[in-house]
Amino acid sequence: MTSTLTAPDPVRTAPAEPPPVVRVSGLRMSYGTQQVLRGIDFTITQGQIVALLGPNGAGKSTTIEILEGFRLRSAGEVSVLGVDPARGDEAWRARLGIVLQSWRDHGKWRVRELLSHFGSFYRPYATDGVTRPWDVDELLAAVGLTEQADKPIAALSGGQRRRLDIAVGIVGRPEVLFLDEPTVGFDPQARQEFHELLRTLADARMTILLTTHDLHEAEKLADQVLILAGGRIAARGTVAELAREFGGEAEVTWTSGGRAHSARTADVSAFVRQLIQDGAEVDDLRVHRAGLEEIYLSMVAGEEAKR
Ligand SMILES: Nc1ncnc2c1ncn2[C@@H]1O[C@H](COP(=O)(O)OP(=O)(O)OP(=O)(O)O)[C@@H](O)[C@H]1O
Repeated sequence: MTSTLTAPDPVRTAPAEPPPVVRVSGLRMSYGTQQVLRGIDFTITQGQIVALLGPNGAGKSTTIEILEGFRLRSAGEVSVLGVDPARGDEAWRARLGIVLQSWRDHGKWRVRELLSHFGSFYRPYATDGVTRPWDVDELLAAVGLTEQADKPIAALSGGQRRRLDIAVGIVGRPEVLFLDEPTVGFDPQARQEFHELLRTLADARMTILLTTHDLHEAEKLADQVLILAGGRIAARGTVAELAREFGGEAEVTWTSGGRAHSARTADVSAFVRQLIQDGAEVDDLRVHRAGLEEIYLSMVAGEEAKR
């Protein structure tokens, strides 16, 4: 009997890498004679949370505004969801979420009314795969504003207002969400809840780019950190990668036979393996690597010294 099975076509069956959601290549931006971005490159894949860090005036907001299509770049290639933001239409814009500053002008609107109102703009952009807008009650629950649903916006606390800003940003169920310094003014609990919300959204495949000055936030949240300094991406990677690349040697401390020891090493695993193999009775072993804050401060100081 001849088999009807044929060898799989390697081209058709190879799992396709999804294209990046954001792709930036050679991006330059000048305001008059001031060059703010001097050629930056990065990509963001679906479901990633990326934190853009950098000192005041580094060009973080400029970069985000170019990606949102609000600002025209001077040069370079940019694509968001496969579209050049300079040519994005309404259907493209409906797939983006943007978290702006508070809706202070709408103080008399009630929370539910405001979300229903903004949500209605997204109805024409629903697809078979994406229900738009987000159901208001579900959205209120997701951002923790169920109890405030019928309150006027003017009666919300600062933290509740910020959650509403986020709800407005995601009411259209965006595929990519941009947030410019989203947690300014949050208390620790609001910040913690906000981080959990962003994680939930990213787990549901939403792609998130945020700017922040809060290094702990970036360390906790970001799958990828981009440090913008001197008009360039001075460093990029996961926090662990940055620590390995720029953090220098790790310090290992331990106690053995009641005595404290410490050593510096570039390869912690090999060091600890050797220590155990040498028969040391090791207690209270700790490894300290430079955290993002130390790396960031030394990167930025280095970039500024070059200018
Ligand atoms: N519309 C504009 N016209 C002229 N210069 C501008 C304009 N917008 C921003 N700049 C300048 O470009 C530089 C980068 O600004 P941008 O707001 O992008 O930085 P940032 O990294 O977001 O800063 P911050 O952390 O202070 O928010 C700054 O020197 C700023 O003064």
